[in-house]
Amino acid sequence: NLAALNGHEVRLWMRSERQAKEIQSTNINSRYLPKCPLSENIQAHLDLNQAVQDCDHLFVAVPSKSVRQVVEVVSPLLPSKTKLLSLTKGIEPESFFLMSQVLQQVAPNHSVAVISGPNLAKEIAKGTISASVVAGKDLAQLEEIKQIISSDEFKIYTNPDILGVEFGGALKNIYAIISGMIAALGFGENSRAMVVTRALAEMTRFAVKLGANPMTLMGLAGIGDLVVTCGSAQSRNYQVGFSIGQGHTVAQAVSLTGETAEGINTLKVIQEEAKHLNVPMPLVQGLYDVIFEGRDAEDVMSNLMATDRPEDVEFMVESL
Ligand SMILES: NC(=O)C1=CN([C@@H]2O[C@H](COP(=O)(O)OP(=O)(O)OC[C@H]3O[C@@H](n4cnc5c(N)ncnc54)[C@H](OP(=O)(O)O)[C@@H]3O)[C@@H](O)[C@H]2O)C=CC1
Ligand SMILES: O=C(CO)COP(=O)(O)O
Repeated sequence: NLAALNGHEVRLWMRSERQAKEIQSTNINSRYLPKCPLSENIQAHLDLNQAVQDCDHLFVAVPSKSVRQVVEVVSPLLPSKTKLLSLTKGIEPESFFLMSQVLQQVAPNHSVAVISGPNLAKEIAKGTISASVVAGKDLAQLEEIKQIISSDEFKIYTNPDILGVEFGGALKNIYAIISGMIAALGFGENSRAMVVTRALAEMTRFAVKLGANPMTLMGLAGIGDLVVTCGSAQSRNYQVGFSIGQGHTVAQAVSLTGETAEGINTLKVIQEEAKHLNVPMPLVQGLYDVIFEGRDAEDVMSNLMATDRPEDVEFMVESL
């Protein structure tokens, strides 16, 4: 919608004929963005071939579990000029690939970039001032993305560290579940602030182990997205955590949101990889024990208090 509002021709490929017809006739996507009139420059398409004909930029915005299957179908249909942008925040379990790595593997002859940050979709659709960070090797692509979606209400920053941007976007969903869960259990604002701070420490520790720059997690894709997702009931991951804190099962909690909550899948992948790499992540382990080992939700916080490292910060910048 940001691109369409900037005058670009946007084609939205959808599976649901009802949704496509609704957008074509009313410019409303009531299933996902109720009461948010969309630009008339958006055409909803059921036919993928039509949707990607002569396409300059392909924005991939499906849940991480569907990215590979969707891009495998669309890749052979793409013109050679098409550049790919991933909006998806997740990690592929089988390969431990980030979304940019899945896209690059499936569409090796196309430029790939990623976008992430504090981006609650409904607020962006309502024109609330927001910002995102884009990362990628093709600097011309990053500049084009800025031109396509920037506006007075939406600012794009750039960062060369794709790993840091993608790990920030994927991992923050785990901690949003914890934040919602402890809110339901009556923990206070101090506890939430502690979880957000220690979450940043764990995310950075893990991302650096995989080659990211620690300073990237101090940006929009790290602390920025942590703050909004851990602090907002608009977050689906926060909602899932809140429902779990109220005593619902994970399956009940996910169905109550009715939308994608990437954090459950990401939790499984990260808990396993952190153990394999020997990266201490007490919040991840605590939430894993609650969700997959049936431990009490309060154990997340007691696990943090008992096992977290003593240092407040670990990536001290040498005195400048
Ligand atoms: N929503 C937000 O605020 C933000 C979301 N993201 C990320 O965007 C990604 C997508 O999540 P989001 O859009 O929020 O999820 P939603 O659950 O809101 O919507 C998922 C969309 O993906 C479509 N979809 C799912 N599987 C397939 C498939 N196999 N083939 C084609 N279409 C498919 C769904 O179509 P259908 O309706 O037919 O099921 C639906 O349109 C996630 O990684 C999320 O973290 C990033 C920033 C903000
Ligand atoms: O990624 C998002 C905000 O940046 C959306 O968060 P949820 O997926 O938790 O709703």
